[in-house]
Amino acid sequence: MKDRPPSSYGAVYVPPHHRLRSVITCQNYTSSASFDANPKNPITVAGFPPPQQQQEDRDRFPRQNSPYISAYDDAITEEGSDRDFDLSSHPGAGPSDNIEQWKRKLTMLSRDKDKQELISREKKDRLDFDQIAILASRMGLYSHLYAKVVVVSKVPLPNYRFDLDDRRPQREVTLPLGLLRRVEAHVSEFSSQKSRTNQSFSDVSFSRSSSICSLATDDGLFEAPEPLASTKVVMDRVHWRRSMQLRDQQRSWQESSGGQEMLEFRRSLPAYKEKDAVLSAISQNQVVIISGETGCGKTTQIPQFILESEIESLRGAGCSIICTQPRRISAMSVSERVAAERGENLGESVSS
Ligand SMILES: Nc1ncnc2c1ncn2[C@@H]1O[C@H](COP(=O)(O)OP(=O)(O)OP(=O)(O)O)[C@@H](O)[C@H]1O
Repeated sequence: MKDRPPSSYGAVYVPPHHRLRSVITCQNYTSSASFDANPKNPITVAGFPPPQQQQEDRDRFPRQNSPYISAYDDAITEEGSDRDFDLSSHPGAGPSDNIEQWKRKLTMLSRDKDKQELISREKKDRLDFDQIAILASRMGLYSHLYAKVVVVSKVPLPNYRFDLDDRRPQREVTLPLGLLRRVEAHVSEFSSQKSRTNQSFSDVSFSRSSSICSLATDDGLFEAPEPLASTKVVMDRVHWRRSMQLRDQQRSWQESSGGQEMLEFRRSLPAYKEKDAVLSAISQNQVVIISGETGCGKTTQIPQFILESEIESLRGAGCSIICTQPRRISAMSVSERVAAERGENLGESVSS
């Protein structure tokens, strides 16, 4: 498993483009008019100072010089990128001026703890990117050229920035209606099972026996107005039996020679060495992000760790795991592989 990249956003690593989206809130802090008035300032700065400092900065800098500009005000940055802010269109400006300007901007960025990165859409910067990259690296900063956009950041940059992609592809997954319904049904079944299993087993046994008793006797209690309770008892019993069955099946596979052989293979995967840490992180957090080398076992092992642990704790019947893959064929291959690793046919506890 790889180390988590450095982040100033707490324990969980959040990709920089997501962080940006969450920090940029002041849409109207500058206007395109202010940008037009300042052709020497084509660099946008992501990150905002505290409100009081923003006010001081507004007082200190005329609007056109405000250093705090939303990277997401695309109307401003794009409008101003090539036409308005190309330094070569201003008398006396040359490549060295441009680098000098970058030097100043990067120094400001390094010193300002409230800002994380600079974004420039200026065409000229793209041509000079190598120089900018060298300069940034000397200053201990990271840089990246995203198509038309130069970004210099205090944290490592990803290879792709969704927020800076003008030809942004459709990256959301659109599920067909039928599949969406099935997923919703699974989720709602899971939610109702979860709320039932929250009740302790001893409580369940007690209510079951007492309810069964009421149903079996003929003393008028039969008419007690609790029809839902009896349904619940039946459901709980089915649930419990299924959980027991899953545990027995799992144990018998794990004890078989095929199961032992498979376990030996699984133990050789890097993910297996992190099994306890992964399960503990999952039990203590709502969201866990795991990264690891290709083939280390993220896809096939982690869902199994969770399922095996739930089955062993007799919660197998209430455990639903959805594993997504970008392609139908890889989804089918993963499900077949996981079923095989569990000594099952597809369609038992694993389906695609
Ligand atoms: N269909 C398969 N048949 C045989 N072995 C497989 C199969 N699928 C996966 N494996 C084995 O399981 C290991 C873990 O695969 P898995 O897909 O879980 O890795 P991963 O970390 O998710 O990789 P990636 O990042 O590429 O998705 C692989 O290294 C491979 O040895």
